[in-house]
Amino acid sequence: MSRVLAVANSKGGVAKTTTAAALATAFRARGRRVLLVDLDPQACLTFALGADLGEDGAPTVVDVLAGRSGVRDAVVVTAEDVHLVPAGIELAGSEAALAGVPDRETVLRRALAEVAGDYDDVVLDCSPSLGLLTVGALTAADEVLVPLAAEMLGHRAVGQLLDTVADVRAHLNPSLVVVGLLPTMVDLRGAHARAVVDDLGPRYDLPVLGPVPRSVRVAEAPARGLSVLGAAGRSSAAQAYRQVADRLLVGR
Ligand SMILES: Nc1ncnc2c1ncn2[C@@H]1O[C@H](COP(=O)(O)OP(=O)(O)OP(=O)(O)O)[C@@H](O)[C@H]1O
Repeated sequence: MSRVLAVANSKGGVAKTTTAAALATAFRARGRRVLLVDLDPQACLTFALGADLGEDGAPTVVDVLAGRSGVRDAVVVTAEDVHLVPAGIELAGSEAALAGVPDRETVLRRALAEVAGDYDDVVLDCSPSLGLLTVGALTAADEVLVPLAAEMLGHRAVGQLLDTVADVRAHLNPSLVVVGLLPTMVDLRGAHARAVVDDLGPRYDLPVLGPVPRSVRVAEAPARGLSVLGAAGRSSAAQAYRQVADRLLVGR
């Protein structure tokens, strides 16, 4: 059975995509069979890992959500040997299309159940919204990790996401666990950032992983079609992501 980890925050630009790609690659480097699913209509993860957007008619996550394709047929393999279900250009339309589908919240969960034996870890890169795609991801997930840009004080968005997690737990997925908050882009030299990070655990009563330091090397990775681990494996950010991945793998 695979463990499904959603990387979610309703705020944009908090490093969800960077985190999803880095953790998936770190899991793979530990010998695990890993599937990444791009659920963001902006398709940043798909572009960042160098995959085509189904231009040649290949199925994408849009087809999976519409029931036109199984996950296996939509998978492309990244340069770092992670399996990826790419986003499609019409993913924004999927949200509206799903609204009319019975059991719409469980479409993704059912699609992933078909490949549960193929993967040890499934990582879901969510869109910066609390719409059906994110609710579907939280319904399919065993665990949710919440990245937040510490210096941006994304507290309101975190509260909203935690409310949505509580709703999903109450109605759709009782065993969903918030595995932790992950401060990203932290300037470890700054006392303010350090104070914000230290305040997170007590404020939310949740584990705090990382933090992931701000590193100029992160921005270079997508242009090379690699995660930050592949593009700058010795950078401080890559090292932090490896530690977070190992912590998430404890006991598995
Ligand atoms: N540790 C880091 N150091 C420096 N820059 C970073 C770091 N992590 C992410 N970034 C940069 O921050 C920007 C946003 O990151 P990313 O695309 O991963 O966020 P996101 O939450 O997925 O955004 P969106 O919700 O808009 O898809 C990117 O330009 C990325 O290169």
